[in-house]
Amino acid sequence: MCTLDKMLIKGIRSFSPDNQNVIEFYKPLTLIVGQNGAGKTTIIECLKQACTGALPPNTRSGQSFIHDPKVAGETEVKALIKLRFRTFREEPIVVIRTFQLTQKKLALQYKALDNTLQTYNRETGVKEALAYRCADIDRHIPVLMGVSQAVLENVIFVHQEESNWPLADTQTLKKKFDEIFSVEKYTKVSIP
Ligand SMILES: Nc1ncnc2c1ncn2[C@@H]1O[C@H](COP(=O)(O)OP(=O)(O)OP(=O)(O)O)[C@@H](O)[C@H]1O
Repeated sequence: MCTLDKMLIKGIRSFSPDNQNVIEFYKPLTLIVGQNGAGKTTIIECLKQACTGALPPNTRSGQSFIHDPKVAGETEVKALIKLRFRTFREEPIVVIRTFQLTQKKLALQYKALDNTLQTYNRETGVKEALAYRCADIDRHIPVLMGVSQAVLENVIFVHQEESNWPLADTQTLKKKFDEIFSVEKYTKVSIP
């Protein structure tokens, strides 16, 4: 089974860009408890972002996901999410995602910078790093976790604002179930 080890958050929502905020995940269960606005949702949003590359809903294309430069008293905020998890084979994997939010004259400018995946070569035991340009990390991580992207997005890390999808109209419901059960794989099968 895939397990989460720990995550570092810098410069996301209320998490300051100046501190190293590290959350350690315990086995078999970690409960996240805190007052309203403490950052519980942000932790789940960061887990989802690190694993799938998806931004939370209503973030104005990422702008409100990054710590507001005005709150930091800066013109630019650099943000980082670093997640360490273990694959179902117990191999440690590190995902690093970096972002930047700049206050321009008239508007804020959001940029996703680097995406890096550190893996271990099972044969040599040497650390290997894959950069975003070399591999589609968003497709690679669900494979390493042994779970599909649709299950990560709609079930495991479903955002509280989107968690009502099981009560949606039949068309939306069918689309979600098709994604979750990878129906396309079966409808596209051709018999030789
Ligand atoms: N872009 C931003 N810059 C700085 N702070 C932000 C930004 N976006 C949100 N925040 C702050 O981050 C916090 C959001 O925290 P979050 O929603 O994760 O808390 P929560 O513990 O899940 O709260 P609740 O229990 O109400 O759901 C709020 O205090 C909000 O003011």
